[in-house]
Amino acid sequence: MRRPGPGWLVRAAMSPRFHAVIERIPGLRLKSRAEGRALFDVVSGFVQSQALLALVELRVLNRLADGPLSTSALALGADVPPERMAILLQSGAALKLLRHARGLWHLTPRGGAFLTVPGLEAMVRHHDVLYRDLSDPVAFFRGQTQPELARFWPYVFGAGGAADPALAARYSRLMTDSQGLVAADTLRLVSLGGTNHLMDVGGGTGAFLRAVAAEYPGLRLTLFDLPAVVAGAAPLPNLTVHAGSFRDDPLPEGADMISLIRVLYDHTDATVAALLASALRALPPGGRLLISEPMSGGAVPDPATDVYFAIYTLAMQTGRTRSAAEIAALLAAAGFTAIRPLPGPRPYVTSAITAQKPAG
Ligand SMILES: CC(C)=CCC/C(C)=C/CC/C(C)=C/C=C/C(C)=C/C=C/C=C(C)/C=C/C=C(C)/C=C/C=C(C)/C=C/CC(C)(C)O
Ligand SMILES: C[S@@+](CC[C@H](N)C(=O)[O-])C[C@H]1O[C@@H](n2cnc3c(N)ncnc32)[C@H](O)[C@@H]1O
Repeated sequence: MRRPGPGWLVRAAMSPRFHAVIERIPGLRLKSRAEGRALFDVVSGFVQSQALLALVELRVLNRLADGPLSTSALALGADVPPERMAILLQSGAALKLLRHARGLWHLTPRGGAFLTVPGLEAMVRHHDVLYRDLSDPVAFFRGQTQPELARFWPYVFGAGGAADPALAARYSRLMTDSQGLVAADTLRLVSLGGTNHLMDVGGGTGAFLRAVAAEYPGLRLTLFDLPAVVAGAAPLPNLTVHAGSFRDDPLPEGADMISLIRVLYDHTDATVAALLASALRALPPGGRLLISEPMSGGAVPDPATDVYFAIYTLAMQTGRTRSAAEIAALLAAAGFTAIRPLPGPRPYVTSAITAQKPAG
């Protein structure tokens, strides 16, 4: 059978003559320029990210948070030749993180927001690992590399992989710092009203439960995570801490709601299916499950989640950024009902799904 060719608009976009014609039509010229700009951002995105990493590592944004500085002062403090620092600062201005006025560099609102979003600076700093993993993207996608990122998250190799308290503390800090926005968006999407006892499985050192406790005082809370991780959990009123592995141990019973925040996308379908079955067993009839994590856009690909998180979780080796429909299918297969996808206001922060154990 003959393959159908591309549609007419794609064929036109592939014709240099069409490009020339569009350039001569004012309304369409704007469209073509916007498309060119968007294409250039895709081509050059990796340089933007590396310029940001240099600004972070050289503490340029942090130093400007205390007030404006000259190029030479910033160059001296960062041990970078002034003429090279001028180029980095100009790129930071183009990214709208800084601005130049009256001979001095100032932080912009975007630069200030960058420093203020909890965990964002630490996230950018750990991107050096992912960047190295993607240095040969062809070999990476062929599965011919051993990505370093998997070693940053040692639990992907099983609970025993995360027995080292120092390694667990390093990844738990990154997760705790970046939990603020995730908890805020999750609790905006899902009401815990009517819940008596929430168990957060894979809850790290309890950052999500602390956010829950602030909004729902009096709620009973259980934190379940690996022993090396919960060792770093701070005490909280009404909190029971349970050390264990959801891959090897049954989940404790007693909670009428279980949450899995940024947990499923670390694991294979087989591990997720077993975890959901275990959650179903631990819940009472009518008990609720809450899943919250960045999700693939599925039929409507999302530039944040289907590029960044999908490739990030692939580099972890066992992970997969699933769409809400894929998670819903795993939930239905495990026996959950009343499955409700709740698209997040910031898909790059999180989206949620709730489900219920059948009441009968
Ligand atoms: C005119 C007016 C009134 C306003 C104009 C706008 C203005 C002046 C704004 C400035 C002030 C302001 C309020 C800004 C707010 C900005 C915010 C809230 C920005 C938030 C940005 C969040 C970002 C970029 C989040 C990034 C998250 C990342 C990179 C997460 C990575 C997570 C990973 C790698 C997780 C890994 C977990 C694993 C291993 C996969 O399980
Ligand atoms: C990406 S972190 C998310 C932490 C937290 N829920 C958050 O959003 O900040 C995944 C968590 O799952 C935990 N985890 C991984 N494998 C586990 C297992 N087999 N049993 C229990 N917890 C596990 C990790 O220790 C880690 O705390």
